[in-house]
Amino acid sequence: MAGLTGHPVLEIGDKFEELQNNIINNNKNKEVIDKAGLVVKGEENSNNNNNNQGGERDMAPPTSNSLHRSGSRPQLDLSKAAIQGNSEERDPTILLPNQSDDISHFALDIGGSLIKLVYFSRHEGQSIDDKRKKTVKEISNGSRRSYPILGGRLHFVKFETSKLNECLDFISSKQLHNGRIDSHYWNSEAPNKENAVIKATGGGAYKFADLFKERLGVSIDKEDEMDCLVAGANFLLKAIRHEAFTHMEGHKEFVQIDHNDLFPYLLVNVGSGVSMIKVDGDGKFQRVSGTNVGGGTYWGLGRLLTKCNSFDELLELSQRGDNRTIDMLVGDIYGGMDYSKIGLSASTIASSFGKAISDKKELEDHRPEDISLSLLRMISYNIGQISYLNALRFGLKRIFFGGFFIRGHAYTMDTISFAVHFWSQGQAQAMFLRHEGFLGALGAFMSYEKLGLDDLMVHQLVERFPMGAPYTGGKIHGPPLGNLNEKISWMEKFVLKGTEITAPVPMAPPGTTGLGGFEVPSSKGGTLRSDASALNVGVLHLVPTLEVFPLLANPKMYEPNTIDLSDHCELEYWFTVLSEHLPDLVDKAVASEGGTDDAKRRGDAFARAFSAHLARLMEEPAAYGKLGLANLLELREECLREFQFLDAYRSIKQRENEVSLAVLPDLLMELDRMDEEARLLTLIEGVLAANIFDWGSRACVDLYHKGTIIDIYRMSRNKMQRPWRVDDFDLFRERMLGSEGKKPRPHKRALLFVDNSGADVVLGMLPLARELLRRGTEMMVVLYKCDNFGTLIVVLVANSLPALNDVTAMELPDIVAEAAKHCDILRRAAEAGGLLVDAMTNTLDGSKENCSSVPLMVVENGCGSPCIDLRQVSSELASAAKHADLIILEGMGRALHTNFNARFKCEALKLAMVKNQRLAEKLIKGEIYDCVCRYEPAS
Ligand SMILES: CC(C)(COP(=O)(O)O)[C@@H](O)C(=O)NCCC(=O)O
Ligand SMILES: [Mn+2]
Repeated sequence: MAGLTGHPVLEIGDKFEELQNNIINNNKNKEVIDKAGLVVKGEENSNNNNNNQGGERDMAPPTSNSLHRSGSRPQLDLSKAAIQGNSEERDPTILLPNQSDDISHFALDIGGSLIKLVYFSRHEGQSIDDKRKKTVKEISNGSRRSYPILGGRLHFVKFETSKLNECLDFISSKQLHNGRIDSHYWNSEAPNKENAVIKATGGGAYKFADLFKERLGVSIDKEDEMDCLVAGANFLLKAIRHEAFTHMEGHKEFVQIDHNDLFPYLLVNVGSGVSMIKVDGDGKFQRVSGTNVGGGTYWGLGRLLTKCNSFDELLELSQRGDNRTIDMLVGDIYGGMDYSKIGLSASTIASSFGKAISDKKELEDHRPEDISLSLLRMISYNIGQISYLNALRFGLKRIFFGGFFIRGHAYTMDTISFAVHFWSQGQAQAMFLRHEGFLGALGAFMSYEKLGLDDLMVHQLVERFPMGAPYTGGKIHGPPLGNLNEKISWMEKFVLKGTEITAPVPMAPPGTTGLGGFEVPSSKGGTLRSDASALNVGVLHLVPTLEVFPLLANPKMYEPNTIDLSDHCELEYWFTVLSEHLPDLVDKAVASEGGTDDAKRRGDAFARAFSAHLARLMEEPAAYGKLGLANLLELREECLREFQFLDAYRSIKQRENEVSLAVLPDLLMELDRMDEEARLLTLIEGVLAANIFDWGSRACVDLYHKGTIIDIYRMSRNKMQRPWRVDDFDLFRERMLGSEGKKPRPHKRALLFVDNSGADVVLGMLPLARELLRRGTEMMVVLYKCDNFGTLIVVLVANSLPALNDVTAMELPDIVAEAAKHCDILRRAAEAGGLLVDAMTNTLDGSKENCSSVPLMVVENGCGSPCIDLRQVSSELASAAKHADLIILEGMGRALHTNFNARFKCEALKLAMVKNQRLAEKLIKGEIYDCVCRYEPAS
């Protein structure tokens, strides 16, 4: 095709277009001969309108390309999950997925009103069995760590103590008490049922011991409550990144706890009564105070005064309350004025329930709502004040509040925070815990010896929020369901509940309470979420193989997300983008599974589940911990996997790979005709231009639906005129090629984080890798004679699991092998890197000699998302990174949404095309399709 841009490389566009059209227009498996005589297999597409969806729907689900679970992020087995009883009930009993794990372990905290259960299910790690095995070994010089087998999941479930039988049924149906116990992993008391011992704390551990023996045949090993509370709190504060948060005037903010600077602190556990514990270290603590005015007081007095039937009902009443009708405020005493001399505003409560004395009203004359709110504030404030006084007594700045009284309830937390802040004059801080109710149960769990939990690090835990596991909706417990089908029908029913669950959470508008004052709750929704006491916690995946990327300049300060979704406008925008993208994604997902009725139902269930998550997060962005765009994008992928869509873009990726591989030889030939300088520029342009092939961008998907690939490619290449919006190319070129005749020091090891399948990797990143290989090999030949130059390696880093159309580490070796058929540099490098174990069949010259070459390797990153959080990468990648001196991050997800602001110990090149107008404006003050080429020397 003439006149694409006049740039020679763009001639490949002709071939691209021709191949694409041929493939689209030809019948299934019809062979297409391209200009160069290469044979490309076409895919079926019965409709010729360039819309490939119809064709995909007809395809049978592929069997060979199943999900690669390399062990970095274990997946849930969702084969068993259920709704129990009548799903039309207000709070249906929802059953946890039953997973066929071979080891279970659990512990209980049996309190006066609630039973908290923590259980562990081990996930069978799957070994890496692919062409990269050899690569991995070589990179790590045979010194891979051998990890204790601890990978698995930690679940959090609660039951009402009055419904102990439900708890026993749950344990029995999940066979938790019969879990196979392997002394190699768990130094448990007894491997057989007769002598089985379970750890429990709380008064119920004594009260119900006989019942456990009778019903489950297990003995209860009673653990001290304070020991457990402290052990649980210490574990959470050390191991969970977004565990602690402040809550002031309706605003929640997560606090980064420095593990080395955690102690001492005051732990306030608010259950029926209140304990205040000074914690000085692991197992080092002292109960310094407490108060008998706690959760039991609120519930007991509240029940008497309002006739409420449950704690949650009482809490819900408070949402609609106005305490000014019953509390005596400073303004009531001072004729509406502040008492500013001592810092009290008119709206400060001078005396809780004070107005009840002077008014001639009887109990019936007061609204139960007002009574509930007044009571809640009185008790919360009192707890906050006594806690602060104790913190002052011992010189403690940090106070963590736990216990199920708090229940994530905004007013309770605001009141406690206000008291601490007010009395300490801002010197002390009240902090709350996401797993507030599970401290005791977790502590009991940790008392199993040699569990290894206390050694876990933040980066080894990944929190997931599957539907059907302890999600925020309703109560989740009971015997397991039979299969995924039942889970889907549960989802279909759950959606009815889901709309209730996602009803607005009333919160005080920020900044209205003033000094000492409390405004009336803005009770727009009128009701508390039906799951007010439910869990805002997910399943904790324990993944011992995850590591912090060793090249981060400052791991403690590292924040992966560029976009902070705590800004509501921003959240709303991305919420809309993701919602609008959903129908297209469901289409692709369903088509990828053959378009069967089963796939359609799963697609529907996926859409409902993901929408419910989005709606939940819209109301309370911090519900699942600190929320960034990367988390939303990952949640979508997790949700797809939950409904067993293992690779929604599988066939699209395959087709684009084939087309791109067919034109690769011509591209390489053109590149080889250029001088070094022109070639480097063309290569970087190539990466940027080909990054347009992104099925996650709405703008790009629209382009795909409207035009041919060549149209897109042409537009993309036309955008390549420099200067790019962020353009450090000259710096990079100087670093690579030197200046004024001076040859630069070659890089020893380059890590290339690749992004999309098809043109992006084949025509963009692979040629760039090839250039590094070529330069490395040339250097090797020169340096070998005179110097000990160290190792030169080029590593392609790709996703462990599919995400959109991103290429995975499993797919890359075949792509490289295919490319290597037409390129000696790639062939030798791939052979040297162990990528061509059996994939090579035909080489250009037929020779098989393994001449000296810089090796090309493939490493998985440990992620299944379009973005990358470098605090949690595979051990393989961490190991490969150790001697790297250049990293190249490619794509919007990896280089812009995340890591745009990240600094590295080595040189970094960030390359991406911005395929979203808003992001372009915000991040680089540019336009959609602008490009970023950011080069940063080592920090
Ligand atoms: C999901 C993505 C980050 C993938 O981009 P990539 O990393 O492949 O360059 C990107 O497509 C994206 O941000 N999409 C959502 C925004 C939109 O549709 O405009
Ligand atoms: Mn991508």
